[in-house]
Amino acid sequence: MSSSILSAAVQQLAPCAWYIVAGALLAFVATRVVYRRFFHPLAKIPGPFLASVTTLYQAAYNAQYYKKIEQLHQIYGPVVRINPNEVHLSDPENYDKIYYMGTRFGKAPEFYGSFCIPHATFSTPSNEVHKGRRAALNPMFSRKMVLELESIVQDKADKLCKLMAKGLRETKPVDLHHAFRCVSVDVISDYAFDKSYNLMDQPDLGAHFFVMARGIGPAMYTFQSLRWLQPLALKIPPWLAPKLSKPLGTVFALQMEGVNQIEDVRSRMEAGKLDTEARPTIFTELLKPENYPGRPVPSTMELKDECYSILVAAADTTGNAMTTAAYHIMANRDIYDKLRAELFSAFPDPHATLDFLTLERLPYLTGVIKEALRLSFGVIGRLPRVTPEPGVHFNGYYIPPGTTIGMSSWLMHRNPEVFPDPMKFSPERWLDPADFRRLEKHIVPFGRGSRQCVGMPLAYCELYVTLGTFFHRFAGLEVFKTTPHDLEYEDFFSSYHLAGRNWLRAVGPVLEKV
Ligand code: HEM
Repeated sequence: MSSSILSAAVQQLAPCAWYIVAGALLAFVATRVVYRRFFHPLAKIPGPFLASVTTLYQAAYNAQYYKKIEQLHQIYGPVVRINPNEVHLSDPENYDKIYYMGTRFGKAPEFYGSFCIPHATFSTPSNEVHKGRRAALNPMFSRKMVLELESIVQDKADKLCKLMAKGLRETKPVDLHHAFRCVSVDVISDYAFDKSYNLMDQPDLGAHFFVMARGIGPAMYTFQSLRWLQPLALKIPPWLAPKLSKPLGTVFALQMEGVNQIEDVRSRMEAGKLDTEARPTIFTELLKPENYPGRPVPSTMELKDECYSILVAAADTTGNAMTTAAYHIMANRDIYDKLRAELFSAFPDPHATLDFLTLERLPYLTGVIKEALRLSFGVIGRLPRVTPEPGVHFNGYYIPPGTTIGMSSWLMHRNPEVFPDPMKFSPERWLDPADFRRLEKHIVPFGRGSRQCVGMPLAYCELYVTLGTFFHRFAGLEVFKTTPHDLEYEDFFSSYHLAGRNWLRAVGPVLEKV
């Protein structure tokens, strides 16, 4: 009797309870929308209504948001609210006011946190903590160290040439898109662990590694839009993660990659199998107790984040710059001829080993590399920072402290007032020394200031030695079925060519001797 009264009461109450819950939710959402649009400290910053009230606006554009942001600037001007708590700037004069040495703008935690690597130098929000972590990395990436280890790069460039020559002999188009990425990963893995991944030796040119690196992108965007999901997702057992979500599985796979590599270096050091004096590597240095006076050596779980960020930071950025350069050289006879004439005037022997110090003094090759960096963009999307106290003024708008603010190379590098006909690959625009100095101020492929890319000296060495060696060896190469349309990017922080487009491939005449 009493249970039937109870169930009848529940049945009567249930619809009512649902109305209450739905009503409360609606009121919460409505209050939030009204607050964010009309009473939020950024309420006066122009921008689309939806972007001002929800991060789902960004989620709708995802990897193409960087292009949408450009349209928003055309509509709303140089200062645009692109997320409820985020502002984007387009005026190039503002770049050095955010990204400078000793900057007070820290990295935005909600953006960099989405990479799931809290212990990496790259994603550290606090500039103070970053300073210590960066100090440990700097010596391995100094120009001096890069020059000492230049032979690693020359070795990989030579392998690339052998791969190209084999393709020509077999009359098969050679997949330069992956081959250039292999150069970068094979160099950095050698540099990091004294054990190159040798992806260039694999028949698929390490496609699995690049698929893995690309797989992180969707996870990053999901965690940015649905922040509450990240801590829950990271608690999922690693064996279950790939079954539930491919991107999440990728995050775990890259983390395991880091753990395995660091454990391997640690055990080789303990077994005395690594001569860390004769041949220092990034992780032998990061594991040496003498580099942490009065502090414990970081654990494998902490260092795995550094490993993950270094492998991913090096692969696509450098690969994209080489692909961009090679495409435009092969697609433009005039550029190809001028480049080879300059290379042969510096290195008349067709089988010479090309050294970085000579190569970096060649003006035309330097113009080619600057254009490659400009039109591959480095990191194509924004680099979000947190506005410090007491806030700042940009183009007449007050940006309160705590606001996320950012700028992008996509806009900087295509500014027609600085780079007329901006999508034209023109090494010539860099040839006059006065023009060079003026343009140099406006390209930012490596970012600027305290958080500028630590790998920049190595990246330059790779670009000069690989592109110099490759085009010194090969005349008459042609692009195979790739068009500028194929070189467009989506922004997963690293820039990726769109799925389904043609990779850069090359064909050409057989070489007698390589
Ligand atoms: C053409 C090649 C490269 C480009 C265009 C490039 C671009 C960039 C950019 C724009 C940043 C700043 C990111 C930010 O502010 O959030 C960065 C940071 C970083 N890059 Fe690179 N990168 C390149 C090559 C490399 C290489 C070869 C490495 C090798 C390890 C590397 C390692 C890093 C690391 C560790 C950071 C974080 C630095 C810090 O926060 O102190 N990069 N890179």
